[in-house]
Amino acid sequence: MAGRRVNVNVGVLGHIDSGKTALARALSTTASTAAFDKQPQSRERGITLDLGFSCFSVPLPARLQPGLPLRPPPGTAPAAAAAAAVTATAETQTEAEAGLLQFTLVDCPGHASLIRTIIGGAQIIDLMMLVIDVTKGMQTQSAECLVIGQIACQKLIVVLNKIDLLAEEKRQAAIDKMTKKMQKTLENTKFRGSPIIPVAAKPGGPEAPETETPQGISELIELLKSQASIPTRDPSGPFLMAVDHCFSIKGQGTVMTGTILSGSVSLGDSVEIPALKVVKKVKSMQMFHTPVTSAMQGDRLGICVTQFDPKLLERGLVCTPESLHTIHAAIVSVKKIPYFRGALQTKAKFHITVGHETVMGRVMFFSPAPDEFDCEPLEETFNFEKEYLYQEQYLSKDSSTVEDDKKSDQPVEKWPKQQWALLEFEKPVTCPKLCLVIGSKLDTDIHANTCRLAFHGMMLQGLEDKNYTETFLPKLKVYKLKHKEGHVERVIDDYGVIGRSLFKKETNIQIFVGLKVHLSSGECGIIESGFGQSGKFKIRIPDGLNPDTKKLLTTTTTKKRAKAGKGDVSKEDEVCSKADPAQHITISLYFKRYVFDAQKRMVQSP
Ligand SMILES: Nc1nc2c(ncn2[C@@H]2O[C@H](COP(=O)(O)OP(=O)(O)OP(=O)(O)O)[C@@H](O)[C@H]2O)c(=O)[nH]1
Ligand SMILES: [Mg+2]
Repeated sequence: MAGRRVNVNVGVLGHIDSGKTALARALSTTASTAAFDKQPQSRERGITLDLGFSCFSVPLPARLQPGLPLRPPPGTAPAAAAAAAVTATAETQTEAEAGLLQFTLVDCPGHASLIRTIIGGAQIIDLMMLVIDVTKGMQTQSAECLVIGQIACQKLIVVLNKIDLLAEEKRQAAIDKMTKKMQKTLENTKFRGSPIIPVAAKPGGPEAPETETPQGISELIELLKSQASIPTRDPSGPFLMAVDHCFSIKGQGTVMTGTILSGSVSLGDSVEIPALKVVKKVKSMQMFHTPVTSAMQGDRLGICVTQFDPKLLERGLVCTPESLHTIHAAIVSVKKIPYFRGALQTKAKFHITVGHETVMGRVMFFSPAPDEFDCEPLEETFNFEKEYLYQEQYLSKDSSTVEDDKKSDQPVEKWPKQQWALLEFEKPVTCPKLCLVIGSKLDTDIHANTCRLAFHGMMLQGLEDKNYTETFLPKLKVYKLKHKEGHVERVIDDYGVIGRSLFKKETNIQIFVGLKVHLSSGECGIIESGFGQSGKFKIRIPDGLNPDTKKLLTTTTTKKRAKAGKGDVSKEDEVCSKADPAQHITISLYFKRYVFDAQKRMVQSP
């Protein structure tokens, strides 16, 4: 096991100026090329503009070493067995043999305008440190980071920074108070019960001498050690790396540094830069200044290639040739982010982060057909065989207004277990087949103090064909349920009535001929033809009218005729349009219309 190195990626996220970079600096011993606001613009503005990477290592804790019994052998008391195992390791292994636990810190920017970078950073981490300025508590971007963490990350540590700013005599009380507050905030998240730790990453602030020792850092390292688990890494599948920096080294070539998102890579492999459609051979590789011959998922890596201008690529993806697809639209599963205020409307535009790219896109939400609301969600596939119901907006408890409830006979109480969206991008985007999708309203005023992240989900199907509206969308069986209502005007005979108010005068009734309708008096009918010029129509009742219906209709019609004068059709119309409670036999027409059916057919269930 000598030299074994386990890498854990730790994100440092939080509101602007909470002290993320100071914390990463305090934690790190080995800084990689891009750490600590090395960009000149970053230095000038005093804010982090890009992801910063640095790392530090500790001896691999015994509990993470392979070979130790995870469960005590039968018949041994658990505590004794664990203690025996730990002692055995300590006695028989030197530090080098035990291996190293390397923490790669991903220092994210805090500025609201850089949220795309933050989302990208969050997708490569195993554990998130949420840095909170203890004197300020949760701020807008701390909340957004918490949302992103819940979507992209499994574990959290809350770091209360700048405790040196608290008056000494009240310090502990203030820390306790903020700890309680944070516990309460986490209560409603998947990070309930996560550890909260106080530190001062840069006591005294920017003017303080570098010699000022940070506080609470060794406790934080112990906490990180105890929270770290060996991430499950999978070397199989296509290689994909998120590149965050690209630069040239004289006499060597061009180096792209980044984090491997999936698969593995070896010296001599061909890799593609899909944004530029170029393929290059891997000439050499390094992990934190150490040459390596292969690397896999989760590793931080620098790849050196030749004859490639670093100016062409600043951030982006490198992958196994042809393993990514460039898509114009996508079908994704969606979940609304509860903190997002307002409804998610179909046809609205959102900033859509697909994997590591963000583009503008228009959405259309749809749900299962009502009788399938209870179906268990399909996590990674989309079933094209099924029919889906178009939604004007994402269905959620907070989107049903009182008005909606009034409109329907019963208040809606059922919610589908899964909903989807069709996303249509303003420009094509290159991404892995199954990747995270986040929809946000980044044009919201950053001072508005609201969560800009609106929904998240998984990409289930990318549409590569530019002409997808013609070639692909007709396969997507999303329908709108249409409902039209009219009234029976009069009886023709035992098997027929004339209806009105279902169509407009200019409607081509011919296309509705043959559709089923229901009368509120219980009969079923079929639209047979138009009648006259004012949008009226004939309905055939195959089973005949009920005697009661006929009686009711005959009496009201006779009354009206008497009033209106014989044969005066226009006057009769006038009278009929006035409400007559006796004549309120309504005609209901229900049909489905598939959103992507070019012929706009009307379909009724058998
Ligand atoms: N007093 C005090 N000041 C601190 C502490 N940590 C950081 N600061 C100061 O807070 C300011 C912001 O620190 P940074 O580390 O740049 O904050 P950041 O969160 O990385 O900022 P962005 O990346 O721009 O979002 C700097 O002036 C730091 O010197 C601390 O523990 N105590
Ligand atoms: Mg910073």
